[in-house]
Amino acid sequence: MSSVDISTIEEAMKMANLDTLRGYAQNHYGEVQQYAATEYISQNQALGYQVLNEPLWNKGLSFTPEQRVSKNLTGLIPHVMEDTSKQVERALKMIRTRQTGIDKYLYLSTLKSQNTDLFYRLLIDHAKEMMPLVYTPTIGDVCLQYSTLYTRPEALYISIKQRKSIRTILKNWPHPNPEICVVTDGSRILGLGDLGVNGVGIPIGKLALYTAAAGIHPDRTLPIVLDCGTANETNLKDPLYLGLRQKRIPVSEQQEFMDEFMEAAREVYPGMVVQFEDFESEKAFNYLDRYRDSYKCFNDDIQGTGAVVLAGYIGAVNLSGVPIEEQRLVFMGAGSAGVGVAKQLVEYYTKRGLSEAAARDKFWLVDTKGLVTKDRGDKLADHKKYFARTDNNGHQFRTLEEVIEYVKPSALVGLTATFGIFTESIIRALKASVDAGGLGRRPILFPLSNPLTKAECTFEQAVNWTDGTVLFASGSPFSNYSVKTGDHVQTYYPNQGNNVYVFPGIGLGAILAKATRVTDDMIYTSAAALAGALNADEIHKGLIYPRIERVREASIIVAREVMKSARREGVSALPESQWLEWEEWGDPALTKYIKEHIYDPTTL
Ligand SMILES: NC(=O)C1=CN([C@@H]2O[C@H](COP(=O)(O)OP(=O)(O)OC[C@H]3O[C@@H](n4cnc5c(N)ncnc54)[C@H](O)[C@@H]3O)[C@@H](O)[C@H]2O)C=CC1
Ligand SMILES: CC(=O)C(=O)O
Ligand SMILES: [Mg+2]
Repeated sequence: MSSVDISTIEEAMKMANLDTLRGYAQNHYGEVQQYAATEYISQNQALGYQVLNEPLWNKGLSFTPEQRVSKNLTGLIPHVMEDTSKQVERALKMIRTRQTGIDKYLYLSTLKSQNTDLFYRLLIDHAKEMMPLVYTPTIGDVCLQYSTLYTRPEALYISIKQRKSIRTILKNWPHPNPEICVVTDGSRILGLGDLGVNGVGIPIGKLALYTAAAGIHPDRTLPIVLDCGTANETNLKDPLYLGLRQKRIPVSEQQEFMDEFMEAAREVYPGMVVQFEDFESEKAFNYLDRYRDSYKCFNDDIQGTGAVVLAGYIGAVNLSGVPIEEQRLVFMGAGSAGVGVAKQLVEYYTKRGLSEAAARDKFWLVDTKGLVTKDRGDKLADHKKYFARTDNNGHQFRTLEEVIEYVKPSALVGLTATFGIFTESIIRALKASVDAGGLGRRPILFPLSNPLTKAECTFEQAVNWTDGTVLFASGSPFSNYSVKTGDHVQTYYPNQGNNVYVFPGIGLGAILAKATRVTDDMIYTSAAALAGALNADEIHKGLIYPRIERVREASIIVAREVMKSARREGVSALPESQWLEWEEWGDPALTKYIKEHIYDPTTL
């Protein structure tokens, strides 16, 4: 019996002796059914406090009178019975009366550890308000103080000193068969630099979004931090720091550790997709190149960011009035995100018929030393070489002002982790270069660095310094901005250009397609799918991304298209008959399948 309807299991359980059934489940059921059967057995055997202390079983004040009796809960919770919305209302009241982002985060984190359904109901239904608390920008503050805020484990912590025990540690994770892992070594956390083990907040936050935005079951997510020491002196001096108290190990030594980790992860959890997150750029590029052909993995900062910015860029170009052929892009920042995004955009141009050389020619990348050129005289990092310019006639452009004056760009992208680097004169120069091309043209300005304290400019500045013409996206969320002239109020809407719009859908698509690899086409497809996911209201408002409240809808569209790409690419291990059925019935059938296979918090 390889495939059994859950309702059949439940029927069987009602009739059978539980011990007999446990053996039966282990011997006969497929992985998912076995998991469901184990859950069912546990839930039905657990009583009273055990139920309340297990976040996935705890239904807060929604337990029915019958459940309170059968699970020995009477008197352990207040007498009142409340539906989910009432409990959400209480949580919202608590969060809104907390003064700081960290206090709000801590409340949410406690809720997550006590009542999974309620936490995710809140996160999904109030995404605009809650996401900035569990993700950027608040998660940046949390990571900075993680060792002080620590109260309970939420991830796997694997240090270089435990490299002989990686398999044992992976097996110690309490939930069976994780489907998605987000792993960091903490070496470049958002734009905050090397935070060492404190960076674990990022995998935890990203995985909460995997559940909220793409419905991956919370028990199937695995956050991991690889502790390889840290270059962060503040952490090393902090008596409460939770990581190894040593300098970060050399890149070559970490390579061996990483090889061992990848090997062990595949052996212990063969079905798991691995998302690399916030590794400093040299390692980010190396690991992606090294593992992408033999493991199910992708790099969120290079590929996820590339895809999300491409999606926004497609929308922005349509609104800009500057024809695609005339677009010229300056990138401030040539790290993993800058180069990852520029490469994704090159692919877009080549798909539109440009030669690769002509496409690459549209990009001018700038780093701390100025325009990246072949003859700049310093040793360029490998990942920058592809974009090194040769059109500078021996002249080196040291400042962004000079580069803008020379290039006359239509778009300016910031991935530098440097607050305020897009000054008034820079933004006005961008606008002037766009205006020079003709009336009604609009500049594209994407200050994408995280968290907000690292944004290259604010939304208000971007609107004011472009006289309201800007097409804007930032990494962390800004509020709407309204300008009152006499009786007229003009409201401007910012966009959030953050990889959260694609990584949940890429991961979900790869999992559901049983993809053996994450291919370039799957990543490219995620961008195209996101670009097409705007609804009429969003288009009317001139947005270039769906509103964050619709991130779950968008992720399902992204996942569907990623699945189809996996099939086209020949990396889906799903049976052919399944694909033929979906091909016959089309997108609605595949969408239905996805919706049936994702976690939706129980609402009572
Ligand atoms: N919006 C989003 O979804 C994402 C945003 N990011 C953000 O992008 C930022 C950069 O990330 P990575 O590329 O991974 O970092 P990185 O450290 O690999 O690259 C930073 C780049 O900026 C350059 N840079 C730094 N300061 C500069 C300055 N003052 N002037 C000119 N260039 C300067 C560096 O030379 C380097 O090329 C971070 O703040 C990160 O949070 C990263 C991934 C996704
Ligand atoms: C969003 C993200 O992945 C970053 O800032 O690193
Ligand atoms: Mg990142």
